Amino acid sequence: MEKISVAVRFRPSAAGDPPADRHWRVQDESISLVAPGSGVSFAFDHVFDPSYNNAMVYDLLIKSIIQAAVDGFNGTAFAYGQTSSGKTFTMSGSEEEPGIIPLAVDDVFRTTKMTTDREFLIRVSYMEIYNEEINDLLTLGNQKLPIHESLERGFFVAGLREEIVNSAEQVFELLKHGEANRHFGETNMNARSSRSHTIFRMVIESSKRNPMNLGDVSNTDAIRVSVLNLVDLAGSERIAKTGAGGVRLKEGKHINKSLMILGNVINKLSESGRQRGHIPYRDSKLTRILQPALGGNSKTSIICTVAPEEVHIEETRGTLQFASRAKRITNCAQVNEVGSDILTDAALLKRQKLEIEELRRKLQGSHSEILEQVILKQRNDMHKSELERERLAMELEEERKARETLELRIKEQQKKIENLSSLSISSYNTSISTQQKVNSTIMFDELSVSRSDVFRTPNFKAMADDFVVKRPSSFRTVDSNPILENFDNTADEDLWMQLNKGCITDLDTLQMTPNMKHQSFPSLEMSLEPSVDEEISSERHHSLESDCGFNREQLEALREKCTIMERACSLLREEKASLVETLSLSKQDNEHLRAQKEELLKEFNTEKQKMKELKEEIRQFSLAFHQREGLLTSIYTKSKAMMENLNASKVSIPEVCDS
Ligand SMILES: Nc1ncnc2c1ncn2[C@@H]1O[C@H](COP(=O)(O)OP(=O)(O)OP(=O)(O)O)[C@@H](O)[C@H]1O
Repeated sequence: MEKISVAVRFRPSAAGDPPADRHWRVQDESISLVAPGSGVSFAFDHVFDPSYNNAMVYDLLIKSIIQAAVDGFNGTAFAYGQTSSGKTFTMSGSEEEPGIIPLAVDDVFRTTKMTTDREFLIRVSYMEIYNEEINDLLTLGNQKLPIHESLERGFFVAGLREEIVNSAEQVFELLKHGEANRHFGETNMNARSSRSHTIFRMVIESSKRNPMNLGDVSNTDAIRVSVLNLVDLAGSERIAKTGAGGVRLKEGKHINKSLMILGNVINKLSESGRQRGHIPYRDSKLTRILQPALGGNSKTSIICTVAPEEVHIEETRGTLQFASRAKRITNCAQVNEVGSDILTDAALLKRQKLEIEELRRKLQGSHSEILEQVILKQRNDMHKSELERERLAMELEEERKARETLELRIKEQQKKIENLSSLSISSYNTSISTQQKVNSTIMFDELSVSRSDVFRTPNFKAMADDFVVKRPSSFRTVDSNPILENFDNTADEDLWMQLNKGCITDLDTLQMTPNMKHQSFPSLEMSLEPSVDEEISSERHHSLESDCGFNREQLEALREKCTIMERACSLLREEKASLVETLSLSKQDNEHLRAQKEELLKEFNTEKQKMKELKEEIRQFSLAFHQREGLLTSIYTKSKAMMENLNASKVSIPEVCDS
């Protein structure tokens, strides 16, 4: 837990106005009103009089936050104060005196370069809240962006452009672009008054550098992600003083309202735990975005800018009150570490960065040949994947057909089992009723005849031969006819129906056993008939049951087979899905590479053209050089000749003299 650090900065007095110490007494880090009996005194972490420049303010108040942000802590610095008190001057500065934002950007890159044991990925975004709407300052037309909330990210601005940056210069370019899109306007108090709150954000991701494994994105080390917000608020203003009307008036109302909500949040947060109650973060977009900075997971510094002039005493007093309340707020900053497997976005960005670096390296190597090879390899891989997919699709189709056949067979087996069960019950009933009602036994001439021939019930007619139960051979010879004499040899179908309880026997296949010659032992017949019949029935039942068991086993085996096939099928389906995914990824990669290749080819052609031009220059130069050389040689030869002539004449003169 640590308190928000708060500083107050006096801007220089306007030309002709008395200096700040005329109205405000600054002693160490406290400020009090000079006016006697005012009793107003405020203490802060720092009070900067106009002798402090931006660099000093940065060093004393902000630098530690930037260092912490590089180490993985969230950080926020914002300037608060009435209009024209120097917020923009403090945050952005000027060409001659850079403000907190450019100083911080420089510092971030300097510090990350010095932190050699980690590798960094930095993204920046720049937005403004204008009339309570969020605009993306890095993308024209990207306006009225919504704020969403998620468990992992808290409040976030959806659709905001985030640019990956590698150098401070790159960020300055983006900032310049953003500044051009920002809303400024002229008021009576400031010729260039900010009409919106701006939030410049740097997201700093870092992971341990592994020199052995630089290109490995599957590195599972924790990734640190910190968010650094540098905020330049619009200034509170009194309409009477700013003389705002029309658009400026509307802007002023929005500015004042959102600053008032910020004040409410600060007030609530400055109260002790129990009295605090609900914190109205949701009441404005500004407080929603700044929520982590106010009482949350962030190291926060507030710089309150004040105007020293007497005419602004009330506003200054208000700002100092705001500042002293803010001083009471405690935050709970901690290093934000996440496993790289969880932080998919970050891992993705890291991979993209590595890919870009890899491409760059290749570009520095032998340009397009390597790229051609990469693209060729990608194409081959894609082709292979496609073939594999087709093969799998065919296999899947075969499996599906096999499965259908199996299911059909299982259904048939089930039907057979049902039929067998019903047959077993019906035959059992038949035997009982026959015994009770007719007291006679029907004997078949050919007991070895197949069951399908004998029991032609409506259910049984469709049964296949392999499920026909054979009658036991022990019943082959029966030499008595248990049917009553009056039954005669007539095959009456109605009577058979009665005897078989609806189980119609094909009468054509039946032959009556001839009547017994002796019919004078009814008591003996009575005692024998039921036992034979019973035996037949029980044997039949037994046999049916064993068949049924066999069928069940077969069915179980088929079911097992079917489950295995289903499992294989689902595995194949999964494999197919993953292949399709791989395919789409490699398609994307291919697209990406193609675009890179085109870009590289363009660069290559430009380089080629440049080389051509250089060659031409060299040729021209060497031509001129040769001409010059020829000229010089001829001059040299001529002068040499002249020198020789002169020497010769020198020699001849004394000779002449001598003579
Ligand atoms: N510390 C300072 N040193 C020199 N000049 C300053 C300083 N602070 C502010 N100024 C000047 O005062 C003027 C108003 O400052 P600035 O625009 O930064 O105010 P502001 O608080 O951002 O106003 P607004 O809320 O209207 O945007 C500018 O001309 C700026 O250069």
